[in-house]
Amino acid sequence: MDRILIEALKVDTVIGVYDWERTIQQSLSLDLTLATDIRPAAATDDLSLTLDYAAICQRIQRFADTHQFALVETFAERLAECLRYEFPISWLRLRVRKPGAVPQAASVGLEITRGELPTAKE
Ligand SMILES: Nc1nc2c(c(=O)[nH]1)N=C([C@H](O)[C@@H](O)CO)CN2
Repeated sequence: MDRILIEALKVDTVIGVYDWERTIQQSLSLDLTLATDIRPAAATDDLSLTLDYAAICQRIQRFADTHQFALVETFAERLAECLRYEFPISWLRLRVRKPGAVPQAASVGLEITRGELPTAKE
């Protein structure tokens, strides 16, 4: 199965468990891998037959603008649900990093996978 990639997408949002974090915006860095069959779009050169990564990035920033979670876990789970509901994504892997949250670490975060990976047919 083919995969559309979005790497190191920076989004600003209100996120964190501490009181001081509820009053500021912080950046998250997202990596997404989205399973899809690119062949219909490649055969026709038609954007409507594939996942539009620009539209997905816009939707992610709008999601970040309109939600305020405590945990990166909640952000990731709810974003994955949102994207799978609004786009034809059968399987995705989402990494969410919160740079600067732990000064001794370059970043901390998590990775989730959701959905069924379609079986390859050549
Ligand atoms: N597993 C998690 N651990 C922590 C989180 C989180 O979202 N998931 N969040 C925090 C704080 O908000 C932290 O980022 C502030 O520096 C602590 N641990």
